[in-house]
Amino acid sequence: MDSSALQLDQARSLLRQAGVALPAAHDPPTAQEVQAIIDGLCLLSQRDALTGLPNRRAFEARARQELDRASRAGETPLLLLVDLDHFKMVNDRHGHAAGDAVLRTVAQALQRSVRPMDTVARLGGEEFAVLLPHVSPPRAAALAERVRAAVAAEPVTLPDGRLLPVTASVGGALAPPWVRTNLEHWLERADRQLYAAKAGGRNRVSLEGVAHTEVSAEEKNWLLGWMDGDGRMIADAAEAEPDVT
Ligand SMILES: Nc1nc2c(ncn2[C@@H]2O[C@H](COP(=O)(O)OP(=O)(O)OP(=O)(O)O)[C@@H](O)[C@H]2O)c(=O)[nH]1
Repeated sequence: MDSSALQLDQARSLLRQAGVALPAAHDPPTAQEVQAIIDGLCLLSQRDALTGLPNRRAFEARARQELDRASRAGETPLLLLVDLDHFKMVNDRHGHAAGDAVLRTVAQALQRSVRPMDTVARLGGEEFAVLLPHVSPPRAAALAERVRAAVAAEPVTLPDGRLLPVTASVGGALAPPWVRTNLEHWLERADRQLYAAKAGGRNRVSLEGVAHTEVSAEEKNWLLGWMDGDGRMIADAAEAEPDVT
């Protein structure tokens, strides 16, 4: 068997193990099967194997798109970093399988705590991210608190049947259109808040303060590119204005 056939077999078995349905195998493979294998591998490369959530790679791609979209639409997305508290102790006391069960339960609790349009991802280890595309800044603290509370409300059933309470610390930062940011900077800002939540005692939320939650219509036009440098309208703002709440 040549090495490409071997790799194809490995890809088939990887995908089958991951529960991805494939058409019947042929030798040589049909174009339809090759396409299904490529699609399946793309899917797997974006998914965290333990929790089934989007992994860091998928999250970063989504978050970059979201920053771009939100700044053009004049919307404010919220990024939350969620890090389990004292997770090393769970592994040390109850074993790695228990730790894995905790990560799976937390992943589900996080997903249930937000809307389907929001993204929950596992960035690695015991750290998750939640991306909420369109948030009214005054509501951000309540949303972050809901995410924190969802983790704390769900004790994990260990493989031996015992219940284990779990908490998480949450750090968050908004990306309003009037604050220029890129993903690296946004993650750094949220991470600083996560650090503050840990330092403040854990099982709590820390959100970066937003200097201005309101912009004037003139500033908004500027930011969305409807005025030129001399203050002349480039397009009809009234027609083009998105529905910003
Ligand atoms: N079971 C399991 N453990 C993991 C996995 N990934 C990372 N870990 C463990 O997560 C633990 C993280 O420990 P620390 O970084 O010290 O964090 P912590 O104990 O949660 O402490 P604080 O964050 O300060 O509250 C380590 O013990 C890692 O081995 C995984 O996929 N499964």
